[in-house]
Amino acid sequence: MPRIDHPDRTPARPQPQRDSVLPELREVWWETGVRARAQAGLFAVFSELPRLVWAALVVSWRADRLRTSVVGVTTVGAGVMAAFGLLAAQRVLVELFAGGPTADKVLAALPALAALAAVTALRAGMAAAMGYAQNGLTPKVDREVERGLFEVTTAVRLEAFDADAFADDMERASRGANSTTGLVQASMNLLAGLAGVLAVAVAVVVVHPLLLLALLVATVPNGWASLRAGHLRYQTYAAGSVRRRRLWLLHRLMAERDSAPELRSYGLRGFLLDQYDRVMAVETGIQLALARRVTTTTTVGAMIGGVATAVVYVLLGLLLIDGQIPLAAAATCVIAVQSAQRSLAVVTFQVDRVYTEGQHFRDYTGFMTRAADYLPPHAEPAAELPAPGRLEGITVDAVSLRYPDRDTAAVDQVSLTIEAGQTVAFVGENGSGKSTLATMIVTLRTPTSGTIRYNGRPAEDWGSDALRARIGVVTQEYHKWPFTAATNIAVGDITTHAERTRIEAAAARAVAHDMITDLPHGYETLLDRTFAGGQDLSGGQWQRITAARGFLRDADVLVMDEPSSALDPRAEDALFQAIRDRQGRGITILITHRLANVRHADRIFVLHHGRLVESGTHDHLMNADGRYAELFTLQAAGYDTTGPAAAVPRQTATAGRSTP
Ligand SMILES: Nc1ncnc2c1ncn2[C@@H]1O[C@H](COP(=O)(O)OP(=O)(O)OP(=O)(O)O)[C@@H](O)[C@H]1O
Repeated sequence: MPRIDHPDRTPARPQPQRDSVLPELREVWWETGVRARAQAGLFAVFSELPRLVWAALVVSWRADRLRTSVVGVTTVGAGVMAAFGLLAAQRVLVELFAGGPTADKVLAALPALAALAAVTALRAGMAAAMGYAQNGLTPKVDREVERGLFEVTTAVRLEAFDADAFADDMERASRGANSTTGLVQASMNLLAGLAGVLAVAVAVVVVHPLLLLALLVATVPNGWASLRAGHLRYQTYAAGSVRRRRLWLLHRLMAERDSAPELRSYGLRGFLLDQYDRVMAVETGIQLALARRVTTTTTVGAMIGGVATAVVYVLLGLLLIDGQIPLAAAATCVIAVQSAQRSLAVVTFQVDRVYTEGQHFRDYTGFMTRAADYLPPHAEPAAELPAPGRLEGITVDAVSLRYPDRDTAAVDQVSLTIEAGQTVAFVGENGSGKSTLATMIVTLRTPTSGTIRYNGRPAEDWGSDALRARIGVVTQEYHKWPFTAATNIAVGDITTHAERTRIEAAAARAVAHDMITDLPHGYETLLDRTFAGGQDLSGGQWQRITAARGFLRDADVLVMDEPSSALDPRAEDALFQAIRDRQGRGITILITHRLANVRHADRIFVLHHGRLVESGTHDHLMNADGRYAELFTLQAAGYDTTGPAAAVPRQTATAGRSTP
């Protein structure tokens, strides 16, 4: 077994390979934690229960105090009624077994019978009230927990998503959020079951203390067997998380739209089905082994329980013959044993559920605690910070950013200034740090070191919402929102509830208007194929929609990261015309590999391995004959029709040169 230092904190390190049959089923960091908990033994189950039940009650209380109180009162009430019921039953038996004519015996038993009926009715009424309150609690608890999760996942800094462990953590947290209702219900049922067992115990002690011992002997073996079986099931579940993850992945690969074209064109069907068969072969073997162990455990429990019950009955018979206990007490004991066995079955089942659901719930609470580290630094409401006026200038001062688990900085000590009305371009080879620098400028990421100033002050000094409202972003990895075309553009400025004319104007600037009006329902066409009537768009059409998003907010600063990579030449030309129209009015930051489009930029910043190596206008940089000139000439050669000689690229690159 791998060594576990801090099960919940251990970062994503490859664990020693355990499963030689399926090398792809590698354990991830959190699975070691789950495994450790599962293997902690049956004692751990019990020691953890009170905390889990308490946590469930706290969540339930926060979600709905009234219903939680009703469940609490009825749980205790039902337990008390169960005890009274048994005592009333015993009274009835005492009267019936008394000496004298039968009619008199029945008459004497009538009050006890009436009490028994009343108690039974009350108990049923309480059970109904408890069920009703519990059902009403479910959606409230779901909402309380899920909303809390979404509040955190939508607020954490983007950096959180760079950490593998965080993404895994988040996935398990949403599974854990779904378990909360189960935990709350199981906890309440467990309390009800315990109240039932306790009631029986109290009742039999009142009748005859010796009966308590008989009760224990008859019920404990079965209870132990069910608990052990539940624990075995949880152990198997925990140990199987890698397989489940793999199956889930294979399910997505074989049944979802995204992978369908490549699956067919590369003929991956057999390959994936084979992977599925391999995982399932292991899974089936494990489930069969589990079934064997569970059956053995429950059978042994049932056998011991049966023998113990028989011993109890023999003992009762001997005590009766000996005159040690009255016949009514013996009969009550028989009823009590059966009642206790029923309650104990409930208890053991619910213990198993509380433990299993509780483990998932722990994932949720653990995530909520850890996620706090990723929340934005300002605890005070953003409203208290001043809103910046129109953004007239951005100063990037010795800014660096290093992604987690990377040896080198993606952006390394970059300093630059962007003035009001300027259109600037970030250019450089793949991975040179252009997008990373842009995400810091738009405040999506925080620099590891250095400062970015907006109108002379760092981002932390401005209200973050107000600052972001002045910045528009069209990212390279845009999202296809599963909404209508109009809403897909409106998300660019969702807080202002943009009216249709503004949406259409933005679409027109992004060369998207005609394309949208050609859709079956125009702007109201749903852009999601998974819903009836939904449509999908081509890559270039999606890119026009996302560019429109950027234009919708007439932002002081507009960042466009590769806005034209999928556009046809005509659309590209029109888009860059629209971008040029901003020149002199607002700041535009352009990231593109199509260098012909940055010729008009007021300033071009050339990045290489995260460093700013050149900057200047197109003419300056061409004259400097450095890296920009090399890239530009290389690209231009592709369009040169005068012959191969004209297209020979330069062999050397000049780095580190900067011109004014
Ligand atoms: N989320 C991330 N986690 C870890 N490393 C990242 C992440 N995003 C980018 N990187 C790394 O940071 C470096 C800079 O990436 P960036 O996306 O900023 O480059 P780019 O210049 O925009 O590239 P391209 O022209 O391909 O879009 C690359 O080495 C990349 O692998």
